[in-house]
Amino acid sequence: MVKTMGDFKLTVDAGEFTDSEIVVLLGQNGTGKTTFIRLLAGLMKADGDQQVPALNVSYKPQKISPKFKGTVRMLFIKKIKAAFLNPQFNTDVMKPLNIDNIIDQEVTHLSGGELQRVAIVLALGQPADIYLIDEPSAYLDSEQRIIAAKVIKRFIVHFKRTAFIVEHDFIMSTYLADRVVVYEGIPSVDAKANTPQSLLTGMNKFLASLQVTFRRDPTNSRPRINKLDSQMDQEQKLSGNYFFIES
Ligand SMILES: Nc1ncnc2c1ncn2[C@@H]1O[C@H](COP(=O)(O)OP(=O)(O)OP(=O)(O)O)[C@@H](O)[C@H]1O
Repeated sequence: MVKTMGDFKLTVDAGEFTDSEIVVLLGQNGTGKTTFIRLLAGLMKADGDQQVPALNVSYKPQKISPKFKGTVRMLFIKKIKAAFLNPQFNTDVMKPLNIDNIIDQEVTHLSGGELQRVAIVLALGQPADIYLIDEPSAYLDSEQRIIAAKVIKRFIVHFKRTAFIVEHDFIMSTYLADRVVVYEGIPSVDAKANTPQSLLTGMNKFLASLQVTFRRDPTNSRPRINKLDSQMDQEQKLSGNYFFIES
């Protein structure tokens, strides 16, 4: 499938996905991740005959503009009443995202991080087969990012749904991803979305394109970037292990 927008051309390789799966889109800025999400959401059409099949999706855009006049509670009742009143949804999604402390605030007065939490709740609260979540970690602090990642993962697995997520935070994307789509090519000009790959293969490909290697921090197991040209960096590059997951 191909999509041209102005001077930018995105080619998408065919691929398959399944339920209870999170596919993270990995690529540099301007390689077409948001464009692909919008194609999946049915918000734009591809060039020519090859199109995305009609999908039942819920979409959290990258840019959130609060226009709603009223409180967060009023917004949830208007948009996601069933989920808002569902005790399971409350326990699994709203409580961990600490919505309680902003529920009676005016939507237009929310901070960036508060708005992001509300946007995640809105996206997950809408019934759909596929959840398209563009940059859930933007404006969230490191603690909130981990909580948001856990909430999204648990929701997708529990309800046997599929998610496509654009995420620039490396720790968050490694935690979320069952598989990854790697974007290659020249940003803003000509890029390609590969077919979904395993986390390990995809991360290796992505990090090789950036010439960056990672190791596991032995104390907290989080991925840590290796110093450029350090012994580990050189060894890992030689063996092709830009990213590694120990069993
Ligand atoms: N309406 C448009 N008309 C022309 N070009 C556009 C339009 N929207 C986006 N583009 C271009 O398409 C390219 C891909 O944009 P896109 O937002 O999909 O990238 P991205 O990988 O999501 O980037 P980022 O990581 O920065 O969010 C960019 O070069 C952008 O300038």
